[in-house]
Amino acid sequence: MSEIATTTNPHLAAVTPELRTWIVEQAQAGVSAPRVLQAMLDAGWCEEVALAAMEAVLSEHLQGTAAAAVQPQARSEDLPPAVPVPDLTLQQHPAFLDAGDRQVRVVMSLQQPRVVVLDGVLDAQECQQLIELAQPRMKRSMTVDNNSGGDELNADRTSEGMFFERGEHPVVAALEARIARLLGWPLENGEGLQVLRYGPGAEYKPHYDYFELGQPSTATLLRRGGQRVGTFLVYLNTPPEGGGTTFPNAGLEITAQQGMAVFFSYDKPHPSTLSLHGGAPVISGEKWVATKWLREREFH
Ligand SMILES: O=C(O)CCC(=O)C(=O)O
Ligand SMILES: [Fe+2]
Repeated sequence: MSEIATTTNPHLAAVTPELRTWIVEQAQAGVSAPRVLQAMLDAGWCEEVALAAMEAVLSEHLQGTAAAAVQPQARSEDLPPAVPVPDLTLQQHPAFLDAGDRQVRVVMSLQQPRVVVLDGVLDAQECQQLIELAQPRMKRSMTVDNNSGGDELNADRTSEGMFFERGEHPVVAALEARIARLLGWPLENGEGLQVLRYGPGAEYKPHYDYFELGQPSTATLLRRGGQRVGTFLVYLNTPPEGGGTTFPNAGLEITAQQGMAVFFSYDKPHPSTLSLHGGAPVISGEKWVATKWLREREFH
């Protein structure tokens, strides 16, 4: 067996079950290896790693061992088309960005997946205010049920949450205006701000924020403003241990720190965006975070 087909190959640590499934599905749908490789290169994989991943996944699959890991999914030969996404103005590599009523510090920026970390998006007082406004309204978090489009309890998401209406309170409106300004994306395209609280042990297992195509609920969800194309998370406190935001396909973990924010975008509802992310378990203390999901069009 060639060396790259072994699971100890460090390149393969980055191959998640979703990517594995996708590679196998492309092969099953008759997509040629060069086209699969090109899609991975377009998604930002380096050629050597992409080739190693493809060869290992496909040889494992041919041996029959990957079959059980393949989830039934809509098969399509082509990726969904890329759409415009919000982004920050970082062409001049600025140290700070103008958020309208304050300057925020640019901490780091990654192209693929597109992830930008900012500091100073909210001050400590604003964070505290959001927590206090949200606290009495917290309920066990739900996720969207793919069949009905309604809410469902989800064991992968052990946080509590609530939603503000857009502009519901001056501190909510101030944050929404900063996000719209930073991202150059209409405020109206934002869903209502969500606040989440995670206690010790609580987490949000890795997931995608976009709506998966081909699910019964998707058409209903898309009618309210199109796809989700970006996520802007602001940490409202600093958990002493744990509670970072992880991007397993990028080997990246953002530490949760009060007032800092992580923005990420996904130009198509597809794992090749590498936008798989999760809220890591809180180890001690608690974690409070505010999430703004951004749609393609006005959210209503
Ligand atoms: O809590 C986190 O760090 C992640 C939250 C998240 O993924 C979401 O709200 O969609
Ligand atoms: Fe998420």
